[in-house]
Amino acid sequence: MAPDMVLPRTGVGIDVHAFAPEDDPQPLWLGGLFWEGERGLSGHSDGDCVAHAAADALFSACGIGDLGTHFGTDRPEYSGASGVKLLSEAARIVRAAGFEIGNVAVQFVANRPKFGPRREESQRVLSQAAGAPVSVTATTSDGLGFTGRGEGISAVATALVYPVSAHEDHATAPGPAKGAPHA
Ligand SMILES: Nc1ccn([C@@H]2O[C@H](COP(=O)(O)O)[C@@H](O)[C@H]2O)c(=O)n1
Ligand SMILES: C[C@@]1(CO)OP(=O)(O)OP(=O)(O)OC[C@H]1O
Repeated sequence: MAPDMVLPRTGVGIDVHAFAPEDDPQPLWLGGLFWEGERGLSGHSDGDCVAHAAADALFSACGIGDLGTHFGTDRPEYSGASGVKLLSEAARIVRAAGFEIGNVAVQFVANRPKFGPRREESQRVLSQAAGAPVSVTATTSDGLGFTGRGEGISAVATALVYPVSAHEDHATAPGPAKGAPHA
């Protein structure tokens, strides 16, 4: 790789949460939204695996650890924390580490909730939290596995970040004059 080449960095994040037991029902928070009448997920936080996967992908892209590194379950301040709060905090940490966010893409696997009608709303809430475009898609697993049996929800995310200082150096550094001979 050329030493002065500035490359964006990609990251990946996966999160899985089980549905809360029937004797300890929880509200469902997913994709930054509250889902009235839907069975909720268990977790130390609100269990929003879409927001968690997005945050994990951001940390992964920067190479600064993962969700547990920054918001471990040993941290009482994150007990019951909303996914939106964790994602906005992750974006703040990413920027403090010298990166800007290109975009985040998340897909979750579940029979329910039916996501399509609220996709725009979810994307708006999560994009605002990240300060960058977050897209969300959904799929079922055709009845297979733990998501097919309705035991929980899984989400996978990718993120793209780029180092800000290096990017700005390139944007502002005087380049070779047009037509100048190559060294
Ligand atoms: N929880 C979900 C799951 C799926 N969708 C939408 O349905 C489409 C078809 O899903 P398949 O798993 O049968 O391929 C999928 O592409 C989503 O648009 C949804 O809205 N909510
Ligand atoms: C988010 C944290 C912290 O509250 O707890 P959970 O809600 O259990 O979520 P998980 O995806 O298991 O990630 C670990 C923790 O960082």
